Amino acid sequence: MEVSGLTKVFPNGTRALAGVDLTVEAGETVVLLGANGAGKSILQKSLTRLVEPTSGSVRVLGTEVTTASSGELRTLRRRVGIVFQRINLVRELSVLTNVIHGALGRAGTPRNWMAITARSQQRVEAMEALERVGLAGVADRRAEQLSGGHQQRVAIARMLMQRPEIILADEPVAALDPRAGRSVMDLLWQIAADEGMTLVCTLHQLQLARDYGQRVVALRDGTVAFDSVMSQVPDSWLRELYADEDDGDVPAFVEGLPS
Ligand SMILES: Nc1ncnc2c1ncn2[C@@H]1O[C@H](COP(=O)(O)OP(=O)(O)OP(=O)(O)O)[C@@H](O)[C@H]1O
Repeated sequence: MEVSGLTKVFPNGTRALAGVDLTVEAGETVVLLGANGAGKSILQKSLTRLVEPTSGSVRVLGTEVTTASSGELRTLRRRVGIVFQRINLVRELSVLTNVIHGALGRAGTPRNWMAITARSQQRVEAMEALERVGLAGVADRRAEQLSGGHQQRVAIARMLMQRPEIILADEPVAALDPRAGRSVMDLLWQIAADEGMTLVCTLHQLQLARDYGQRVVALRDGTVAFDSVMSQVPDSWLRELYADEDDGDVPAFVEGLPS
């Protein structure tokens, strides 16, 4: 991924990105840090043009995203798996059916969707994806019956059905308790390592960033504040990243920063 001079100004005048330059090599794992409103989500969304950049260029998997046609964008989006904080499974459907839905992007037109969900090959693939996330045993349960951590694992299995080459995770563990969060992080990192996938993951928990973030990219006010190996980032940089401009206080949600 190559991002160069990327800016995003919303019609109301908010400058969400103010000239971001960032290169992520294939197979690299990157943790994105930054306070609320720093531009992390908008940057991630710009990578597949879910947000229309104001200026600058974005190149992902060989596609010039900023000038891509709608067909090129569709193809690119199929190659990029996204994991959200909000786990949007279809609650009343089975775990297996939810996972099979991950293949719909490969089906083309909605007319082919029924065929996709009925095809036994997709069911086998979905069971394999569920095995991958350790949940083959609950394939027949309704999604709503699972815990939040397990629902996020199902969402990851669904994303795997896309056969992505890049994973973008936007605070994937923010809604989970610490143990479930860690196990989802382990899973994401393991999948990325096994498949040689590129992984860009937004986090607010600094301890997780320390444990998983070989490379961390920090955003402040829509620009890259630092891009470094986490073990070499001094606490003072982190405090500066999150501190309130007026009183210097670091908000309570920033866990893992010594006072
Ligand atoms: N549709 C929109 N219209 C106007 N401003 C927006 C819009 N979407 C986002 N913004 C603003 O853009 C800035 C960057 O938002 P973004 O969601 O990328 O922040 P973030 O770093 O992901 O924050 P958080 O940690 O809270 O998720 C914020 O000031 C936000 O209010």
